[in-house]
Amino acid sequence: MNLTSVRTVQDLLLRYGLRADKRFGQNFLVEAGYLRRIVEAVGFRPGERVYEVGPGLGTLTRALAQAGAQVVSVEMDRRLEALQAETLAGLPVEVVWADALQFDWKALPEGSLFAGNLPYNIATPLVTQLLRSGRFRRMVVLVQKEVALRMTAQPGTAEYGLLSLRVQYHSSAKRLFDLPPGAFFPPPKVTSAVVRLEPRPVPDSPRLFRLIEAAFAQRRKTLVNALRAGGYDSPQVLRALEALGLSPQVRGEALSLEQFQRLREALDGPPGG
Ligand SMILES: C[S@@+](CC[C@H](N)C(=O)[O-])C[C@H]1O[C@@H](n2cnc3c(N)ncnc32)[C@H](O)[C@@H]1O
Repeated sequence: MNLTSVRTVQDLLLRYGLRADKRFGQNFLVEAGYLRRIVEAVGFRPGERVYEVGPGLGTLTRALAQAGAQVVSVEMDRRLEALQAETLAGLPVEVVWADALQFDWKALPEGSLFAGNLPYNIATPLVTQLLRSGRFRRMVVLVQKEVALRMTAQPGTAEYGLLSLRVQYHSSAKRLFDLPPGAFFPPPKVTSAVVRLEPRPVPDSPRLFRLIEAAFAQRRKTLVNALRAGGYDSPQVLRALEALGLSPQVRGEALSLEQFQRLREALDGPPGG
């Protein structure tokens, strides 16, 4: 069965009385070339386990399994159960019927692999959870291009913010390639992109991210004013900025990850937490 054929996908949906459901971000990949490139980017060894979110009709799931992975895939839309019984028959795939945002990612072995054509409405919180779990050595995610740009943005750009810093803190990330709307059925309104993340084994830092969240909660304010609104003591922030050689007028979007880390240390004492 060729799930990268629009005819096959339309026929399957018809046979099972289903429609792609927007609430679940169901845009199915129907371009074999992109599918192959995603599988290659995951870079698993034969027989190695790959975790996936959102198998949908089973397109990426099948491609991973046929290339030699053992796939564990988390899907929320139970309407797809009978259809997947057909498309994934005989393959080394386990489907977990659950909301990926409620799944216990921390329970996985360290050094795990992840791949997913992510539902657009959960991409940011899910990538954040996957990174915070500390369990992955490589993650390949297909997201809206706008999200991919935020994931890989540098200071001083419009896309730079909490997600960029979250991704940078935990991993090195690369936008590998873009996909036009026509690579999916039904086609979404926007361009998509594949990002590869290679996490480092660093502990989460809630105090650092509390600071970064406050810094970006009101983007157009100066950092001092944004942090005051977030409950930080302004004279202390001003002293810390001076010690870091930063202007009292600086905005959060100008600070690098390292500068945020140094600011956190100046405000909260030594690293940790
Ligand atoms: C963009 S489709 C990808 C389908 C397929 N992997 C492909 O590449 O064609 C996203 C999939 O994620 C599922 N999904 C949406 N929200 C979810 C959630 N919170 N947890 C798990 N799966 C979810 C949808 O039902 C859908 O199957």
